[in-house]
Amino acid sequence: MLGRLNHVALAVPDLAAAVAAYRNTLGAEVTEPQALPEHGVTVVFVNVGDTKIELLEPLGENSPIAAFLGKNPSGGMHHLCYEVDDILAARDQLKAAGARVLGDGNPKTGAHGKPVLFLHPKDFFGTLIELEQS
Ligand SMILES: C[C@@H](C(=O)O)C(=O)SCCNC(=O)CCNC(=O)[C@H](O)C(C)(C)COP(=O)(O)OP(=O)(O)OC[C@H]1O[C@@H](n2cnc3c(N)ncnc32)[C@H](O)[C@@H]1OP(=O)(O)O
Ligand SMILES: [Co+2]
Repeated sequence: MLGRLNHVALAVPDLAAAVAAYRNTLGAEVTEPQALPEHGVTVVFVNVGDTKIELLEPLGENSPIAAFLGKNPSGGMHHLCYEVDDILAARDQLKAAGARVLGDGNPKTGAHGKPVLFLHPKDFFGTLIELEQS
């Protein structure tokens, strides 16, 4: 089911500071910030060759990363995103295996304009998993 690692996401308290650190201190290629109100985050991608780092800052009142940043005020690794060929088939297979699909179970359009879903971190050894249709 799992394809390549699309991105590793870091939740950060200050996106501008994180962009400066990646662009200037680490010398990475960084995209422009993209506000995604439906996801409650503003995102930037850092190009690191075979995969990407996604920097996430909370957006709006009910951001799903707010509680995480409350527990990790200086930021931290938030999720891994794997590509799948068929996200609905993957969802149904995972649900049948007992994994908890977050939200209403229907994919949303993610940062790359493709359908995404999230799986509960407690079902995967403390790691939140995002699936993105490739
Ligand atoms: C744009 C898109 C894209 O790339 O295309 C994105 O990535 S959007 C990225 C942002 N969107 C999302 O994350 C959507 C899916 N996420 C969610 O639905 C939520 O964040 C949950 C994962 C359900 C967590 O919700 P919330 O923080 O309100 O719950 P909570 O604080 O009660 O947490 C329940 C337990 O899970 C743990 N927990 C929470 N977030 C975690 C994370 N990221 N990694 C590992 N563990 C985590 C908490 O510490 C707690 O454990 P203890 O009970 O042991 O203390
Ligand atoms: Co993501």
